[in-house]
Amino acid sequence: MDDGLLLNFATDEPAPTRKAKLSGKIVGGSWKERRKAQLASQGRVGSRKKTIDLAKRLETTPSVPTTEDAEARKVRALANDRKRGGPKEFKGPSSKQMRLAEKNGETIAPTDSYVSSLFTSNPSLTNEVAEEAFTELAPSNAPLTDATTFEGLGIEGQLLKHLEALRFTNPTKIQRAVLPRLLERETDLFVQAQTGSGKTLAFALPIFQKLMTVKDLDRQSGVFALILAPTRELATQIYSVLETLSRCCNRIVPGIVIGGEKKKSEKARIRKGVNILVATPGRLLDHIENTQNMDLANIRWVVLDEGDKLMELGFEETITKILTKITNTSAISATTRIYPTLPKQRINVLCSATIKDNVQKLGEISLQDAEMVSAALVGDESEQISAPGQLLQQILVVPPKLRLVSLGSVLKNITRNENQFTRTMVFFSCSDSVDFHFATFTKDGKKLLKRKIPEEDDEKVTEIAQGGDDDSTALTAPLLSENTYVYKLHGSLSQQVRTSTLAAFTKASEGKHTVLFCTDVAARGLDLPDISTVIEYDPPFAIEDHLHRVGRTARAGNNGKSVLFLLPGTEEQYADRISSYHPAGLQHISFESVLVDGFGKKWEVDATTWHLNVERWLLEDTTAHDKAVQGFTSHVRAYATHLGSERDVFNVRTLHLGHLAKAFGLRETPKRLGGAGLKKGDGKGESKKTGKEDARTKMLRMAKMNVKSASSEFNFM
Ligand SMILES: Nc1ncnc2c1ncn2[C@@H]1O[C@H](COP(=O)(O)OP(=O)(O)OP(=O)(O)O)[C@@H](O)[C@H]1O
Repeated sequence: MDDGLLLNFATDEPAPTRKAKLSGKIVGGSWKERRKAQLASQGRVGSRKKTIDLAKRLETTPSVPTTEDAEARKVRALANDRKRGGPKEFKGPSSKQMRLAEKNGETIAPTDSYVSSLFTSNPSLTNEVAEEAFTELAPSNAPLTDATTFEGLGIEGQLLKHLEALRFTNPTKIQRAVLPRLLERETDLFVQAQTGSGKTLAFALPIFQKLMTVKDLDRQSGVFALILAPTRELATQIYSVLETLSRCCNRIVPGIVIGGEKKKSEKARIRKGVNILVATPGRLLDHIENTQNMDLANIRWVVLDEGDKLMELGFEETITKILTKITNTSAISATTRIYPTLPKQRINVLCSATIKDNVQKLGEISLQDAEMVSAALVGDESEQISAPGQLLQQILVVPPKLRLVSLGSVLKNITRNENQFTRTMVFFSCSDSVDFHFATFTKDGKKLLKRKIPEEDDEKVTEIAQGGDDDSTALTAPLLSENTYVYKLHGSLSQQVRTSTLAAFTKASEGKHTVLFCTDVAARGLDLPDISTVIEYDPPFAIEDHLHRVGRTARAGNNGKSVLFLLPGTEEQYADRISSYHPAGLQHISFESVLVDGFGKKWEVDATTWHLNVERWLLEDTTAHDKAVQGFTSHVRAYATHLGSERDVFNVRTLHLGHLAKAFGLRETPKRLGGAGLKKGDGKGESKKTGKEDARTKMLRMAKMNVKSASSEFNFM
């Protein structure tokens, strides 16, 4: 593929004619390569350019082209381009060629002689869109400004005072709808509401309010409420809200079991006693089946948060088992006299952004005569859950080759201001892509200082080092600014690292810009403070995922902006798909204007230099090169997991792999695309089946296999 770089060899030696035989003995390389070079040197196969590349690699002593010849070649190429309707590019030596040359002690042309062709042969945009289609709307998830108060909704005493102290003065719409229903009517609820609208307090406040009425209740009284969440991060988030609430009544003890830490310490926590338990389903079932003292007889409330994700991750069977166990061991009727103020039957609450088939099924499993508390019920016009009204949603259509520089440009622009500091999240489709982009943006970055963060049970304080050289999950980003720290988060990191990274990102002090590179593991439920921008660098796998990702900003009435990167062509239609979910409309921005914002007046030159530096680094650093290959490969495989119903928009077959590879700093499409073929860290990625299958076919085969195995790695964890 000729999508790489313009190669300008400038030497004094005479140029060979097309059929000129290459002189010199061919040594080095495999027999196939020597044979190819020999045939090529006789003008029997391949192009003249290939001949020269091969000859150079294999220690021949060929004549090399002069500058004049290179110029003539350029003119010829341009003439051909005009015939074909676009400029043709020459590519420089491949990374493999560079490595082979290095191994053989050769020098291929100095890197400075490359001129990138980042801005040529790019596809044009198919949709002509108006730049401005956004109308600013009032915040839709903000606390109410009418006369509604928490007190009026049934919150009283210490809890009410505590809320005031925490500066929660007015409830949100969803809280106004949920609180009285849980406090007075004791009915099962299906709750559907916008991101950042305060659902956690909506279900947590009634539980606390009721438990606080039981005088003798303490941690030994048993578990009264169970909250299930699909991810450890979300469970931790809910737990921290419960912890904050429990400060006004410390005899009510929240606890958490989510795995990722020693089961022994979780068991010890359960043994000590917990009244409100937050858990991920798998780990909880494990404890139910294997931990003594797991007393579920008193459970009065079961909350299933992010129901659609619980089902998507395949927790149906696990949840069914948990609920069956709770029902079978329930002693509610026997303890009603002891706890007269608590519900006389179990109350179940299912929160979900959508009411898709699988959520309805979860509703059938978990709810009885449930009342629906939906967007419509809380005063919105349609039943469809939308993004917050105040969110500024931008659409950025970028040709594949320009994706990396465009991301760099958006981030440069965000992190430029030295007076106003920002917190940004960037979503990628898979862990490997997060790793590559983190490595790229933090190249030569400095480590964060060690910081103390409280452990989950808040009893110990542990010193967490922010990674070693290869394991760092937070570094400065010299490619952006010295004042910018980039963090990474994905499901392939250990739970301890995930927890400490999130804590560090959340608590990062004033005076620096922070950027979190993450997978969808951070899309749901996380209430990270003051996220000003969410960037969807890779498109979401479903519209709900999009709403959850962008919902990390514009929370509780605050402003926020999100940028969705799309490729020219079929992906551009995705803007139409999501437009009805954005009541304020979409703002289309051009990649040229983004590049001007990030790189300034000489944007083409500076963006090219910026990108060339990445490419050169990958040529020099085998580990980084492997990360790029791995990131690219996983990215394409993840792309193939887009829903069948969205195949017309996100079809892996329409991807221009070579151009996409360029956005991973690679000068050519990696040839060995199978996961098995690429041994991490060996720099070779040698496949046993070399040569037979072309790169594209193999990529598509791997992608197909990936779809079949329905791996969750690329979607979520
Ligand atoms: N009544 C309120 N007044 C002010 N802020 C509130 C109020 N209720 C909740 N919040 C704040 O709003 C933010 C979002 O709340 P929460 O995390 O519960 O949202 P959510 O609806 O669960 O969102 P998501 O669907 O994204 O998980 C939190 O920072 C929370 O402290």
